[in-house]
Amino acid sequence: MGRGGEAVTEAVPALGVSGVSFGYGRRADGAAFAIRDIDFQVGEGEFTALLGVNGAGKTTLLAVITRLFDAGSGSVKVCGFDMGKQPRDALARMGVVFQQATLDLDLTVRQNLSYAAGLRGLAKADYAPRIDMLLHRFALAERAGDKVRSLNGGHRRRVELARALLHRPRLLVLDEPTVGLDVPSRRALVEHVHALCREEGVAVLWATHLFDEILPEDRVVVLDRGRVVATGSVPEIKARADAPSLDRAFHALVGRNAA
Ligand SMILES: Nc1ncnc2c1ncn2[C@@H]1O[C@H](COP(=O)(O)OP(=O)(O)OP(=O)(O)O)[C@@H](O)[C@H]1O
Repeated sequence: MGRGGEAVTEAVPALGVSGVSFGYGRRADGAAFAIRDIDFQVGEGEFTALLGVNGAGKTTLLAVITRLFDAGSGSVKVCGFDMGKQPRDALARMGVVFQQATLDLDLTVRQNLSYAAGLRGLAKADYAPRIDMLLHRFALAERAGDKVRSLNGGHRRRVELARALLHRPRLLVLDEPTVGLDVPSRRALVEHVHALCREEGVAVLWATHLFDEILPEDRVVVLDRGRVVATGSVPEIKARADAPSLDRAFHALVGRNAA
């Protein structure tokens, strides 16, 4: 109850990760878990960067969140739906851009998107205007009839982004989506995804090891050797490490240089 006695409804986070651990089997160095006791939330319309060096456990964590792997323990909830118990409801509210591109190079941009929409069970009357809207939003409309093979890396990434949004997810998960892109393409992708958060209230979890992809208004989850070592807004993370920049705060928190 609120202070005046009125009922207070807690906002359901777009993503809730609670007590999640996962291991690939005991390794030569004796470590049993790749990620351990992970807890954090991503609120509606929030951009959260999952920040960690190579090997910190970002891809493993995203694999558990997207249900490629079953969590060894703990729970993942998407808009309140438990990934273990209600996977269909949870997955219906999530869009994913994996690290490796998975477009068909010999289909056009529109064919790739139409095919994916059909697989999702969307009706053509619904998905055709949605595809037009997404192509426009990501400045791809003029390339709709071109084969993906003829697109540069940045444009291909934006087609994958559009594909991940066809079913109107409330949570978008991206695993180091700028790998291999040049600086202008990287910047454009970062801009497009932040605009999506601001303008459409889509929650974003963006895995990265690059500080310049994180804006001052973003939230950050710092992952180090499979554990969350800090979460909060950029100013909170800087204050916690008593550092003048996110870069310096990160190095202070993980106690070694980022890759
Ligand atoms: N298939 C696997 N089998 C065994 N160990 C693995 C496997 N995949 C990852 N690991 C180990 O789990 C740990 C976390 O790796 P993970 O790929 O999740 O990190 P990451 O932060 O995504 O790194 P990168 O940026 O290089 O992808 C590392 O120690 C890695 O060696």
